[in-house]
Order: sequence, then structure tokens, then C-alpha cells
Amino acid sequence: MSTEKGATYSAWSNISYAMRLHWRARPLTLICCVISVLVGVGLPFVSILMPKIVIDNITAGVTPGRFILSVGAMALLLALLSSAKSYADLITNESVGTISILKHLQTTMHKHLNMDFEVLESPGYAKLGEKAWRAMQSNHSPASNIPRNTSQLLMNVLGFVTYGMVIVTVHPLIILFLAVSAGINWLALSRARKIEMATREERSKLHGKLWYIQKVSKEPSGGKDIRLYDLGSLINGMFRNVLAASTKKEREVATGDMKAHLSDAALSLLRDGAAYAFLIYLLIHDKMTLGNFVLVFAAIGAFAGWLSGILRSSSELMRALSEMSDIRVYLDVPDISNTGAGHELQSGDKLPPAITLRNVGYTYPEANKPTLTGIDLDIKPGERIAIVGGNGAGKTTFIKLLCGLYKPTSGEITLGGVDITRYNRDEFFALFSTVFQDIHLFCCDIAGNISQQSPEKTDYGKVKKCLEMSGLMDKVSGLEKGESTLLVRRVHNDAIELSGGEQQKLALARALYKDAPVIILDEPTAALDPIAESEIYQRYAELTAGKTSIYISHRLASTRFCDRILFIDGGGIAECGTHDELMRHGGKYAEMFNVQSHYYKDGEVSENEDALHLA
Ligand SMILES: Nc1ncnc2c1ncn2[C@@H]1O[C@H](COP(=O)(O)OP(=O)(O)OP(=O)(O)O)[C@@H](O)[C@H]1O
Repeated sequence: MSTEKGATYSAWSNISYAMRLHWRARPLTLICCVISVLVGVGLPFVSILMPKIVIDNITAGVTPGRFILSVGAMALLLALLSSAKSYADLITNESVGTISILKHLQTTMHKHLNMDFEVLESPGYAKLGEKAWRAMQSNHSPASNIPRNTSQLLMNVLGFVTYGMVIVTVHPLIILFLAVSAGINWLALSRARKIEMATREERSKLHGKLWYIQKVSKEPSGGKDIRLYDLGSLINGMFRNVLAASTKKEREVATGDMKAHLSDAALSLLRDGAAYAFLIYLLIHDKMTLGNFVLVFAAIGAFAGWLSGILRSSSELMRALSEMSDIRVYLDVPDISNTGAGHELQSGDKLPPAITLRNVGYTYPEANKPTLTGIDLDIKPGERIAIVGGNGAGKTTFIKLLCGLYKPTSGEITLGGVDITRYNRDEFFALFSTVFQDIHLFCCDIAGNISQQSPEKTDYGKVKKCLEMSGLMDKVSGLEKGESTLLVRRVHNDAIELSGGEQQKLALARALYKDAPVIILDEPTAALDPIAESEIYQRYAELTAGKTSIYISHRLASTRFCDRILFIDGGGIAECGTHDELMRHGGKYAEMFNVQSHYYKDGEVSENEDALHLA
């Protein structure tokens, strides 16, 4: 079962999931777990059997040869079992945590990279991701130890049964007594586990908050504001409060555990004391041989150990299984879009067919009103469209819908008359070259950042051409290693840092390299200096030649070279037409344009009070 919220998996399902994961990665691990179970019970059993055999042999007066043979055989068996245990423990310890952590990291990495963007962005999913991440963070995490937890539980149960049988054969009353006290222990521990489970969700939320605050405090991107606005004490205060709340909850769990263990210790003392007294009574009254006395005496002590072991390992296993559920809930969130075979698309280097929007609307998850509603639009192949509008009008949302990152919550978008959801998601993405406002650089060289390919697959001539067109060539040619210069200093010591405008040029070069039939530029010149910006405007026709282009900008003068301007306002297309048409119409576009153009008079910045009014 897999839903975004509240999915659960049975204990059996989680155990078999973990076992299959280990079996596929290294079958020897599970074989060693089975060996651990058998040897874990057999080894102590042989140890407590040995004194009985020695005493029985002595009291029976066996020959020295037979004595040596039977004791020697036991000693040999002990040595063999002990070696088997060491080997099994070694293999299990070596691989249990490592395998599952690596497998989960690989699977989650694949999930992050391939899931729908809309799902990736949703806050609910991010919380599931944090929970899953915490569940698999270290190789000491319970989720990675399910094979070991399971084998320990089995070993304790097997030991409990075996030793119980030994005790039963000597005197059934003792086992009855031991079983009743075990039941009481179980109840005490169940209470502790209930507290743990009841507080789990809340503890997880508090951990999530701590994690977030820590992340914010160490990210350089927020570091400037934290220092200049003196946010340190505010963030510290938040951290302290959340930490105090988290510690309080953890203490509740620890107190429950402590009470359970105290009651376990008190009961063990009573139970074992009474059982030993009974044994001594049987021995004194000749109702038990010395050999059996030694055996059962030791068995009662060990029996208590098996019992506590069952309680402890079942509690650990339960915890591991609920963490495994966290991981699986995250991994099993389904994609919304079509990732399977889709409707046939024409090859990427031709103009795409017309894109049509009919009554398209979009409401963000958890938002109380739609960001966009009732959008009707026909985009002709090769058309150059500009999108303008105020902050928060929905321009970026519009282009995310258009290129399939979001699925409309109402209406439909078609490409060549076919609903875009019918195309394979990744084939559809291939139609778009995009430059978004937030630019991400990858920890490879400049050429790789542009081609988005390995060096062997990169066309360096094309990289150079795109660098020229985007205006970044001057910078790159001045670097010692040119386009082989590494980026992202966090990863590479010899990497360089690009300024905001240079990053924007690099993003444009990346979009040009992809050379997809639709090019979408979301404020691609916002960080550029006036000369670089004007070069991009002059080259716009060349950059978008033979492509459909969508251009978002707040600089209204820059949209004049587009065939059509869409003015987004009030959740829809409020005005549509060429620059001249919209100016003649005298609506909000014209108003915005006039306000903006007021700043620029014969190359000088107006300093009148209108400017202050607008600031
Ligand atoms: N991931 C999101 N979840 C919820 N609401 C969002 C999300 N992204 C944007 N919004 C909201 O949707 C509205 C439109 O945002 P969008 O980014 O599309 O505006 P925009 O026109 O591109 O704005 P700007 O000119 O400031 O870049 C805003 O009110 C914003 O708060």
C-alpha cells in the first residue's frame, strides 16, 4: 500500500522487504543470521550441559577413557560453535548496516531524481522525506538492522523454548511460575512501547524542526542575513525551545523504558530467587540428582536472560519496523505523470506542434484559492510570446504548467491536439530549454554544466558557441582552464565562484546547448548589467530562431520584440496583444509601461517624487 499520508506496512511485509534487500545484495549475510540464531542458542546450552555431564560421569564412576572422550567431545563442540559464532557475527556486523544503508541511499537518490517535480516540491512529501532520511541516516539506525533484530528475536525465542523444555522435564511447576512472571514483564514493556509509539509522530516533527533550524544556520545562503540582521539570538532561541520540547518527549520515552527495566529487574530477582530456593529444596530432599540440579540451576539463570532478550529484541524490532515503514512510505509515493510509454512525439529538433490551453487553472497544494484560473491560449509553432505581470501574478506557475512540471488542477493543455499528460513525461521535457530564476550549478566543469553530459559526450565546439551567444565567453576565456574550470567550491577546492549575472549567462548557455524546440526564459536578464542585457535583447531573434519562445520579464521595454504579450493579472490573462495594441488599449500594461519608462529620459534617471512613490 502506498499513499502520501498514513501508509502502513505490516511487520511481516517490512521484514520480508528487508530480507529480500539483503538477500539480493549478499545472501551470505542472511545465512550468517541463521547460523547466529542456532549457534547463539546452542553455544550457551552446551556450556551449561558440560558441568552436568562432568558430574554425571563422576557420580556414575565411568572409566577415565570414556570420561575424557565425552568431555573432550563437548569441548570440541564448544570450540566449533564458538568459531562459527565469531564468523557469523563478523559477516553480519560487517554487512548488515552497510548494505541496507547503501541500498536505501541508492533507492532514495533514484527517487529524488525521478519523482514528479510537483511531488518533490510538496511540503507533505518533504516531511516524509525528512522522516525517511532520519530513519536511514547511519548504519546504527534501527531500519538498517532488521535482519540482526529479527535473528536476535528468533534466537531469544528459541533459547526460551529450549531452556524452558529442559526446566519442564525436571519440574513443570518451575516453568509455570517463570511463565507467569514473564507475562507480567511483557505487560510492563508493552506500556513502555505504547508510550514510544504514541509520542513517535510528535518526536519526529520536533526532530524535523531541529534539523531544519540547523540546516538554515549553516547554509551560507542565509548566513549574510543572519549576521546583518542579528538573527543569531532569534534562531538560537527557537532551537533551544524546540530542543527543550524534544528532550521532554525523549525523557517520557526513557522514563517508560526505565520503569519497564526496573520492574524487569525486580521481578527477575523474585522469580529467580524463588526458583533457586525451590531447586535447593528438591536437592536437599533427594528429589533431584546433583547433575540435574547444576543443569537446571544454570538453565533458570539463562532462561531469565532469554526472556529479557525477547522483550528487548521485540521492542527493538518494532522500532526498526516502524522506521522501515517511514522509508517505504517515502519511496512508494506514486508519480502523477505518465512515466511509462506515451503518445508518440515528433523528434526534438523540429518546431513542436501548437500548444493549446483550455480553461487551465492551478491551485497549489494546501492553498485556499487558485493561483491561475480559466486560461485559454493558443501558442503557434515558432511564436515569440512575452509574459508580464506583477509580482506573484502567476507567471512562473504558468510556465511550470506549460512545460509539464505541474499538472493543471482544472482544464487541459494539449500539444498537437493531444493532452500533454498522455505523452511520456521525460520525452515531453525534452521539448523545452528553460532558464528559471533560481539557477543551480553542478559540481563539474563549466562545459559539463552547459552540456549536462559527461566530457566524452560533450560537444566542445557547441559549448564555445553557446558561451559566445550567452555573453560568458569573455569571462571563460580569461580563466586558466577555460571551459574546463570546475564549479562549486564546496566540492572542489580549485573551483571558481561565478557572480549572479555570470550564473545567469551560464544558465542561458545551458538552455541554448540543449537546443530544444521551445525555449522558456524566466527573467533571464534580471542579474545582468545593462550592456549584457541589451546584447541579449539584440540577439533575442538569433537565440530563439526556429523555436517557439516564452519570455518573462519585468522590464516591459524588453518585451517589444515578441510577437505577442500576455499580461497576467487576477489569476488569468488580463490583456493580450502586441506592445502597440496594448498601449493603445490603455489598460494595466500601458500603465505599467508608462510608469517604468518614466525613469528613463534621454538616458538619465528621473529623480522626481514619482520615483520615490514607486520605490
Ligand atoms: N510552491 C508553491 N507553493 C505554494 N504557493 C506557491 C508556490 N510557488 C508560488 N506560489 C504562489 O503562487 C503565486 C504565484 O507565484 P509565481 O511564482 O508564479 O508568481 P510570478 O508571477 O512568477 O511572481 P514574480 O514576478 O514575483 O516572480 C504567488 O502568490 C506564490 O505565493
